[in-house]
Amino acid sequence: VHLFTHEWFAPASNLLKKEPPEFIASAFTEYGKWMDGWETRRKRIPGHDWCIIQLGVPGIIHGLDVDTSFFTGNYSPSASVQAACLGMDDSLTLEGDRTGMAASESQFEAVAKLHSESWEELVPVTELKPGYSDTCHNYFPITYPSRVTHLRLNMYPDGGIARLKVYGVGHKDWSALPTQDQLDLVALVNGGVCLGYSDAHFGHPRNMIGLGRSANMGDGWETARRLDRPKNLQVDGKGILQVPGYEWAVLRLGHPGVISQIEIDTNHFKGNFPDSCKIEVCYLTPEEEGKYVSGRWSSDPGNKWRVLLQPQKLQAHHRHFYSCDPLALSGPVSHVRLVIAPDGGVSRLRLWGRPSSTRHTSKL
Ligand SMILES: NC(=O)NC(NC(N)=O)C(=O)[O-]
Repeated sequence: VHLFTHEWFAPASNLLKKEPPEFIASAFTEYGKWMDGWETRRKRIPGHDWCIIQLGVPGIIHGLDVDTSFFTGNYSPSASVQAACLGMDDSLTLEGDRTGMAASESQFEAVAKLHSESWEELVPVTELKPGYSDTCHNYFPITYPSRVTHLRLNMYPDGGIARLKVYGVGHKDWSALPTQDQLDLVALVNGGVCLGYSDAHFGHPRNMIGLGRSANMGDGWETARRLDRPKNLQVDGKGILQVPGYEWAVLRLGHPGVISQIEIDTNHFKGNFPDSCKIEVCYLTPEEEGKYVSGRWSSDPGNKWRVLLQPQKLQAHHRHFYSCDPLALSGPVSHVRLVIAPDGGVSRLRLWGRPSSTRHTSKL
């Protein structure tokens, strides 16, 4: 969501598009050359251009990519990025217009109240590289410990930027949650993160914890076909394929808790859904997690994993719901491992439960 901007040739909302930037040589608009990014006019008045972006998922930022793709004679020569953590009351839905003026006085006043010019600086004023294929990514590692809800992207003095990518881990304000509430403990918005996986050939497992239902097959976890599939397939008494190989993804919950409901959604995976799945869980301290991460999750030194969901036969393009017996496992869990056999795609994994009173933090 972009909240306030000066724009002319191309709107700031393009900064947030998921698709890679495009260049269409023949495309022109009434304002000038069509560009797939945010592009302001050549400034002839004092100041510089900036916009405010509300993060889709508030969280801890670990890196930024200011992508100038295709902006060559018109890229922004320098940029800086500032950050803030705003409460709900500060939410805005403002848009600028192409003349570089906010649409109304009240919008100007609302933006002025944010005092965004003095927000914390994540990236100081830095020269950018132009948008040729070998120079377009301007990456910035970020070390900033606080939760961020909004960014201010400044261009000096004007020009174009194709995309702003913000990398990090979702962070929920757990203090604001009524203790009895059930929520999806692994959701990206609640701080869930994918820590390891066996294969992500067509789609990364982190997609499974994204917002809402998946848009298409690309918005899910999809592995390659395993090459060790038997030449002639056999099933057991429950109709589950007997295969030697499987694929797995490990995720850390946003908060340790007791899981009571599971959803596995194979939305869009019709000829390539997994035959079966199971879920294992464990409780790991940050130190224990560190050992697993460095071992690439390939061994289980502490014999920690316990089965939360026994192997289940899956269906194509279907939401599968399972209830768990919270008493079957003693105590809260912090990590889950989704195992699919032999391979295939899962669009969403939802794990509803109640956060426990213990909280662990990790550097990842
Ligand atoms: N050819 C251009 O891209 N010109 C201008 N930009 C657009 N988008 O028309 C400019 O000079 O800033």
